[in-house]
Amino acid sequence: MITLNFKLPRRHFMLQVNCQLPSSGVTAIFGRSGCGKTSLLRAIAGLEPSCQGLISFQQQHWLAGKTAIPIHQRRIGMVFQEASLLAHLSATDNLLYGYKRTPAAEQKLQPAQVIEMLQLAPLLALDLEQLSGGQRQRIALGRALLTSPQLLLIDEPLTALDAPSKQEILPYLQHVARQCQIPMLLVSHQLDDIVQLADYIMLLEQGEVISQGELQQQLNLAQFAAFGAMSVLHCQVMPNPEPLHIYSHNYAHNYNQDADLLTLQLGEQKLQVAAPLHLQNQQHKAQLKECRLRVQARDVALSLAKLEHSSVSNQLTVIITGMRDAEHPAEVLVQLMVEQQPLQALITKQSAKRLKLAVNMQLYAQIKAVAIH
Ligand SMILES: Nc1ncnc2c1ncn2[C@@H]1O[C@H](COP(=O)(O)OP(=O)(O)OP(=O)(O)O)[C@@H](O)[C@H]1O
Repeated sequence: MITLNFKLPRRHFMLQVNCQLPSSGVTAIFGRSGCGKTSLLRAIAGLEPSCQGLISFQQQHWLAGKTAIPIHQRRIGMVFQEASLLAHLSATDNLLYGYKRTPAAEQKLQPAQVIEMLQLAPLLALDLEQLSGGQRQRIALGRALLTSPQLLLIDEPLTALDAPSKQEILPYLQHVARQCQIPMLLVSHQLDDIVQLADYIMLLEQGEVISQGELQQQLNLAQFAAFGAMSVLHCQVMPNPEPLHIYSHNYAHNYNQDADLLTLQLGEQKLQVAAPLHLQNQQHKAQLKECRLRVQARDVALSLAKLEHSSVSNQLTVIITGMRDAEHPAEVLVQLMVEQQPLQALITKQSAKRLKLAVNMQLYAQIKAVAIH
């Protein structure tokens, strides 16, 4: 557990945190600009001398009253918005900066492992000026990992980057989250980053924690209403089946779906979805064993019978577990269960009545579009 019970004065408010966070997996800290997210991470890192109270990590007191243990003894890895590589050092020296200063007994991760995991080898031959924003972030992430930290603090590593650079760093953060077993606190404004990476979400407003909990539960809160009702499905990635034969009226050909489609297993059922662009990198594709699908409730349609002549290829057998009022009075949010995972469909009340929908009914959900993570 990470126990936080401290106060930190800010210019317009007091950052006042009293909560416990899991000391495993990825916890996302979400909130409006200026609500205190960076200050929270800085306090945990020991960078805010005016912070008072208690900060403890798995029984170690990092801050107790005014007594604070020094930053290096907290063994924290940090990646902040702008990758702050040291300009007078080469890419390799930047990468190894923390590693060389970590006592041998604590060096759990070795350079070769990190270079392989983050695909850093081609970058280490370049001058710092030749590196893109995403590549600098990758080196900063590698540098943080090579201190073998007990906690990683990541402050919006993606917002400062343009879209292609984001694709460069995001899959690596996913590998780190899955492979390294280092707990991570991640500050982000981006819903997709959160859905991709987080297991747990903490919501901050004007310096106060207003809610915390598991990803799906938090996504149902009013603070996320602007993004629309959604569900997150956890799937296994399957090897692609034989090439698909596509027929049009005057030709037939094999479509090489390997590059473009992902086949996913959801319990006993299968889905096929368009592969995200970063999976054109074969190493990422090979490493991807599981993924998360963000499914907007408005992209789920329901039918009593399986649709035969439809462009929608993803039809899942589901069971209705409940109905909830939607924001619009003419609509209803149908709560479904698919292979023991919750899924929501947003349909009109008129359709619900016409189909005589009721709890425990089995039917088919057509998923029209998904965001993949
Ligand atoms: N050293 C400081 N002393 C006093 N107030 C500060 C200090 N640093 C930041 N602040 C103020 O504290 C508030 C919270 O800032 P912080 O950077 O923690 O927010 P944030 O949620 O991370 O914002 P953003 O999402 O825009 O990065 C802001 O009003 C900021 O001006």
